[in-house]
Amino acid sequence: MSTALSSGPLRLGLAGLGTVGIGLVRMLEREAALIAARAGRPVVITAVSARDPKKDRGADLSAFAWETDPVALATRDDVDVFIEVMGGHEGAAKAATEAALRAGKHVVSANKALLAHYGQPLAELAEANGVALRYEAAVAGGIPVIKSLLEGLAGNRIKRVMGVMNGTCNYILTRMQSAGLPYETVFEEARQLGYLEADPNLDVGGIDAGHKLSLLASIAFGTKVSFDNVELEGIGNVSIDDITLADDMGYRIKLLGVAQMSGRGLEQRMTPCLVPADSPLGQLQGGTNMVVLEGDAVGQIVMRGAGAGEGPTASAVMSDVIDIARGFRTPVFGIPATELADAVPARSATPAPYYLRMKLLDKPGALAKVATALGDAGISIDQMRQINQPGEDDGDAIVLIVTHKAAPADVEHALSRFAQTGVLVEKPAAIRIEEL
Ligand SMILES: NC(=O)C1=CN([C@@H]2O[C@H](COP(=O)(O)OP(=O)(O)OC[C@H]3O[C@@H](n4cnc5c(N)ncnc54)[C@H](O)[C@@H]3O)[C@@H](O)[C@H]2O)C=CC1
Ligand SMILES: N[C@@H](CC=O)C(=O)O
Ligand code: NA
Repeated sequence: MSTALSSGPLRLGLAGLGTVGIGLVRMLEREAALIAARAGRPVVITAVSARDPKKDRGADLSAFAWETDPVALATRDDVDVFIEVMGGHEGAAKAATEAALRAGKHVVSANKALLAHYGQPLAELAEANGVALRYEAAVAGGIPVIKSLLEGLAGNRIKRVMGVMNGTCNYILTRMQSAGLPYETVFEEARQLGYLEADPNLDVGGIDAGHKLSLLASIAFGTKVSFDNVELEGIGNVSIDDITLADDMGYRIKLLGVAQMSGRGLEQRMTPCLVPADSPLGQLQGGTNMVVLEGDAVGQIVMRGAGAGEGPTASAVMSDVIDIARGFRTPVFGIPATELADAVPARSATPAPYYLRMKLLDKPGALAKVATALGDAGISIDQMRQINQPGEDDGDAIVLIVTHKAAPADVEHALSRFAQTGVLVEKPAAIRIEEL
C-alpha cells in the first residue's frame, strides 16, 4: 500500500455526467485538498463522456477532454481509474467497463444492474489484470455497506443480510400509509418528483433492489452473484387496504430483501413484507434505505441513510477512488473470484408469521372452513379479526389473520385449500412478517 504524497495525481476518466457524475465533479471541485490528503496524492478528472456534449450541467467541465465513445475514454493513456456512472446493463456500460479492465485500469462503478448480471466475469477480468473493481455506490448509495461487509466484518460468518434498498418503493409505501392514498396516485406523484428510473419497473418491480441484494449476498456468503435466483415480487399489488389494515394491527409494509444461507442453499428474496411499526425498519420513512447485517461474532448491525442522490452517491464513489489511491486491492467480492462457490438456490423455507387478508361470504361456517384449512396445513392462528365495513351490507366480511410462525410451503398449501372451501369471494392476500 502506498500513500506517498510525492506520487503523481490519480487520473479519473468519468463516463456519465448525470446525477452521480456531476456529483463527483462538484465534490472534487469543493474538496480537492481534503481528498488529496486522504488519498495521499491529488485526484483529478482528465476526461469525460456523456451523450450530449452541449448540455448545460451546471458545472465547469472545460478543463476535461471530451470523448464521444466511453470505450475510448476507458482506455486513454491519461486515465488510471475509469468511473462508470452511465447505467444500463448492456451496451456502452458493459463494453467500456470490460475495455478498461482489459487495459489495466481500475474501475469504480455505480451500476448495480451491470454487476448483478456480469459481476462474476467482470470480477475475474479485474483480478486477472491486477486491478480494482469497486462499486460502493451501487448498493444503498451513500451507506458504506459494501465496505462494511468486505472489511469491517471480514472476520465474521454472515448469518443474514436484509434491508430496504430501493428508496422509490419506500417513498411510495410510506406515502400511501401516511396520506391514505392508493398506489396509482402515489406512483404518479413519484414520477412527477423524478424518483422513478427511466424504466419504472426496475423500481416498483423490485428488480433494482434485487440487483443490490444479489451483490450483498455474494460478498456475505462467498458465492458467485446470482441475481436470477432472487425471488422477486414488486409493490404493484400492495393495496391501500392492506396498508391500512396492517397499520391497524401494528405493522408497516416494506419492500424488504433478505439473503441467508441455509442447509439447503442460498435464499434470496426481495418481496413486500410486514414489519412491526415500531421497529427500526417500520420507522423508515420516505426514500431512505436501511441495511441490516448479522454476523456470528459481531451480532446485528443496522445502517440507515440515503440510498440515492448526488451527494450520497458521490460520497460512495469517492470513497472507492480514495481506497484505490491508497493501494487497497480487496478481491471484488471478498475472496478471489475464481474461488467463489456456485450459488445453490433454495426457495425460502424459514418459518415466519404471516398476515392473511381474505374476503369471505358472511354466512355461518365460513370462518370455520378457513380455520380448518389452516389447521390442515399445520398452521396455527395467533390473531384474528373480522371487519364488516360500515354501510356495506354486501353479505361479505373481511377477515384478517396473523398466524404463528409457519413455513412458506405450508402457507402456500393453506392458500390452495382456501380456494376449495367455496367461501372466498376473492383471492386472499398473504404477506410474510419479518421481525428484526
Ligand atoms: N441517481 C442515483 O441516485 C443513483 C444512481 N446509481 C446508478 O448510477 C448510474 C448513473 O445514474 P444517474 O447519474 O442517476 O443517471 P443519469 O441518467 O442522471 O445520467 C447518466 C449519464 O450517462 C450518460 N450516458 C448514458 N449512456 C451513455 C452512453 N452510451 N455514452 C455516453 N454517455 C452515456 C448520460 O448522457 C448521462 O450523462 C446508474 O447505473 C444508476 O443506476 C446508483 C445509485 C444511486
Ligand atoms: N432507483 C433507486 C436509485 C438508487 O439506486 C432507488 O429508488 O433507490
Ligand atoms: Na453503498
